[in-house]
Amino acid sequence: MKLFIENLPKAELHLHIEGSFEPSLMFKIAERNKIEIPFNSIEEIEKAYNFNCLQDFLDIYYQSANVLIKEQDFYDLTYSYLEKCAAQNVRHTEIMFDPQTHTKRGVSFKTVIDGITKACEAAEENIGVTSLLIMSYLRHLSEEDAFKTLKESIPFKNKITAVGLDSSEQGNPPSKFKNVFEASVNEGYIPVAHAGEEGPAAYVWEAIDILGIKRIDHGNNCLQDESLIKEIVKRDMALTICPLSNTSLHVVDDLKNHPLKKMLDLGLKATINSDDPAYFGGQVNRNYIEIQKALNLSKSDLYLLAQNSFKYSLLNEDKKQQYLNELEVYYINNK
Ligand SMILES: Nc1ncnc2[nH]cnc12
Ligand SMILES: [Zn+2]
Repeated sequence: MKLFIENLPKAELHLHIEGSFEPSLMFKIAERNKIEIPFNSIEEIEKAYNFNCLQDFLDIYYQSANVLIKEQDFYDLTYSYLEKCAAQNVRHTEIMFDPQTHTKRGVSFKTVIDGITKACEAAEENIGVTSLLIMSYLRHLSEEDAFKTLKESIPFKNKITAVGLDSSEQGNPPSKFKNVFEASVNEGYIPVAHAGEEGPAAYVWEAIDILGIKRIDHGNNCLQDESLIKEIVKRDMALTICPLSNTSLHVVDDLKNHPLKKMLDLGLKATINSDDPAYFGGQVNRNYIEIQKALNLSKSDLYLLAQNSFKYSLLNEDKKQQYLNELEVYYINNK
């Protein structure tokens, strides 16, 4: 099964580039930028990655991002993640980035986006991984701040496909960002949002009805509301599920109790993703491997999850079909 998963062509639809920042690269970049970090070794960092909830994790995640200053830093961060994609048969990835985490510290929007996009272009050319970008607004900040970010993004609009909403969910409902999402859609960005990770089903309703999102990041708590489940199935919207993130942040107590299989049985279009792989104990293949073991998923379940990853990507229909054909050939030859 492990080999089947490792060779399975797949897409990753929920990945924060700042969450792919491995401790070894963090030390390297901190040293070259002459920035002090509050850790002496990789082991010390890994010990600190013991979270009780989302906010615990976010506090460390934002602190680590402080060492990213130059375009080269964003390039190295992104290229290093894309190399891991190639090694895992992740053929396509949709990368979230948090501009406000960097612009708040005086790093320009241009520095961030240029570093990331140059890495994406080089990776497509050199190692054949396709990617697109999701600019995510930080929901613990104001809508006005998000508007500032939207404005800064306009000169780089052709490099960004979608807008997202992330950071501290509780107390920051999607409705807080109604106007900036409307303006973002008017600029041509596709709306997605984190909803129902720690927040209630009501936040998922708001994300789909008020923000008009096309895909739900996490969405676990939709299971609290039967009419919401029906609505998501009816609208044919995918959920980007992140198993190891869910156990690391205690959204789910044990992978054996993860609702992924239940979601598939209910007709929800689930996909498997890593969220913040450097912090949650595994890249996307580790997420597939661990959830397969915990829930005893069959090869046909895994095939469905990989199909969903391409089908509900933001790629154009031709490219989607090309990947789905490649996946089908793999499944027929390896089932
Ligand atoms: N799992 C997550 N939830 C909300 N915001 C995030 N930012 C990075 N990872 C996140
Ligand atoms: Zn996330």
